[in-house]
Amino acid sequence: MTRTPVNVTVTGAAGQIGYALLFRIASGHLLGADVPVNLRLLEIPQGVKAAEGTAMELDDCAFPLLRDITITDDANKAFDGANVALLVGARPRTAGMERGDLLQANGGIFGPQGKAINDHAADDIKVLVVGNPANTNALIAQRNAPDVPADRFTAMTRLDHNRAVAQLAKKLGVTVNEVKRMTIWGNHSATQYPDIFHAEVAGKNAAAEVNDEKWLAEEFIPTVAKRGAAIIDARGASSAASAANAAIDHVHTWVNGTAEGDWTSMGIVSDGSYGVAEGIISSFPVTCKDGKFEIVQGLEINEFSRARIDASVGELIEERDAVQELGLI
Ligand SMILES: NC(=O)C1=CN([C@@H]2O[C@H](COP(=O)(O)OP(=O)(O)OC[C@H]3O[C@@H](n4cnc5c(N)ncnc54)[C@H](O)[C@@H]3O)[C@@H](O)[C@H]2O)C=CC1
Ligand SMILES: O=C([O-])CC(=O)C(=O)O
Repeated sequence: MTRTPVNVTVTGAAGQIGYALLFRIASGHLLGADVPVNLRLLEIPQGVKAAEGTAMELDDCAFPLLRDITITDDANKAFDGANVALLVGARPRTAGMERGDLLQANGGIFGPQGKAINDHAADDIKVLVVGNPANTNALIAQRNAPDVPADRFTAMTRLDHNRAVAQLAKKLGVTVNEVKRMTIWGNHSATQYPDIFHAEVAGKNAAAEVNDEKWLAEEFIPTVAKRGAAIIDARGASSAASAANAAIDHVHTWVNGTAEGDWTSMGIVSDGSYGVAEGIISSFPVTCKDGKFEIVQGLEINEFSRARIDASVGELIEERDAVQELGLI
């Protein structure tokens, strides 16, 4: 194995998603079974000791691909030479807390981290923001990194995508690998729109196979969109293993590509496609190839979908305006 190790920075490394994520990165699930990694763990000072404990466990796994672990509370050091950055550390939503309340609490974290990425990351940096509100946190980071191409900043809607695939497969009594071309539009929030009108199940149109608009509007969409809150209610803590799994999927697909004939969902800087306001970070259907993504073009958007996409995009515009007023972008 002669490859140069890839530097992977993880913020919030001592948190619950961090604990579910780091072992999978170190064992090769993020980038591939032949890609060695250096881990750079960023925590707040109070989190450093717990991160050190996790690092001890990582050592104890004797992962052949794990070359080096750095633990720090200094963002400039954590992002120095970073090729992949997973921005997980944030203030998680707790029961009853609205997403809007999180903007102020998280805004101060993602500006300085964006600047540290701008000043210190490697030229090929790829950033995934997981910490909520993920789309707007990603926007804050991206706007604070003017020297980094905007398309290197993404927000995670892959968990929503995977949830939608699983719910649709259950409804139709098929396995998840028979579901293709699922799309999540908009914000990683309760307004997100999981769209099955272009999805395929065993090669057939999913919406036609379901043929039940009441189920779509009253069960499928709310179940997917409010799954995060349902998990918090049931577990007393937010999704961790499934969120870590989605982060792995997101980066793996970005780096290694989507399968022929399929696509995935990623929160990316809008170029105005599908009438989504330019510049906000919104989820789109994308294909990935050679480490780059492209929005799937030419999909017909029916009235049902249009109203829901517009509602979620409207929320993202409000969030953008709010962080603009706070001087965060
Ligand atoms: N986009 C998505 O689909 C999902 C997003 N999330 C979000 O992911 C985030 C993390 O969730 P958990 O790991 O469960 O939370 P957690 O509270 O267990 O861990 C967060 C960690 O981040 C650290 N942290 C806080 N500020 C930091 C900073 N400035 N720099 C570095 N580290 C910092 C904390 O010390 C803590 O260890 C939350 O915002 C949560 O809402 C969770 C599930 C899905
Ligand atoms: O709201 C949260 O903290 C958890 C979350 O994003 C999700 O599970 O989708």
